[in-house]
Amino acid sequence: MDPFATGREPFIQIAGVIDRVEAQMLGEEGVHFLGFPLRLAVHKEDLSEEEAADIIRNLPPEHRGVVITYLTDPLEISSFLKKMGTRSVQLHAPMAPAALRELRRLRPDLWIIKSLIVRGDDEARLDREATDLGEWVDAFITDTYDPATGATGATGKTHDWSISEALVSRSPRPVILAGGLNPANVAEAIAAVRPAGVDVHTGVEGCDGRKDRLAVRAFVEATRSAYAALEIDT
Ligand SMILES: O=C(O)c1ccccc1NCC(=O)[C@H](O)[C@H](O)COP(=O)(O)O
Repeated sequence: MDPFATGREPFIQIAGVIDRVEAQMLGEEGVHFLGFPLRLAVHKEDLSEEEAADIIRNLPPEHRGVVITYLTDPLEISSFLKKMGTRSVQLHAPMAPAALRELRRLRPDLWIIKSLIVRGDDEARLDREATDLGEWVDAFITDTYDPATGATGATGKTHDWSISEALVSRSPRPVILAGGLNPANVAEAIAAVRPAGVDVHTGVEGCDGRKDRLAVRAFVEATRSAYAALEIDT
């Protein structure tokens, strides 16, 4: 399945799934890519690996469980994905082209999203990363660096969208936009960046830290309308 094929639903990923009830609710609201951050650098996991594997194994066929991780060793990534019962991975740590090439050699069956972390003044570096890594991955995701915490994911902060927009126009692979998106700004972000898809974590959470159904619904509706408007525009 090509998640970016035209005529399909827009690509929407929601990260930080907490349990089976939340996974089911996200599916009911039209979110088919569910992100499970595990083996991380800065953050604490929302659930155990066993709980995540159990949810992923029981997802309906049209849904995809995406493991989001800071692992960088190809063998370790491969065996971790087998343990988790998925072939979809978002690699969030810096990685050398040789490591990604080796992962692809070991596991041609994987669907690999690679992060491109926007730090502010680094357009040339990001362009180079996209060029050097593009051969070995299926998509990129731009995300925000937070200098206050050192975090590069789930920051709830936007970055300079013109940097993501430039990557979208030059990248050899589809680029998903993440970082500080929410129901109120996602349409503006899509119009500005024209990404292949969008991703959100904290922007659809309620005060209790769980995904809020109404916020998820508003995010999905705003995303669908924004992509429909883009099609009329182009
Ligand atoms: O989602 C996490 O908990 C996470 C933790 C550490 C690294 C990456 C992580 N997620 C990656 C994502 O794809 C998030 O959805 C993305 O960073 C957006 O988060 P937010 O700014 O809160 O919408």
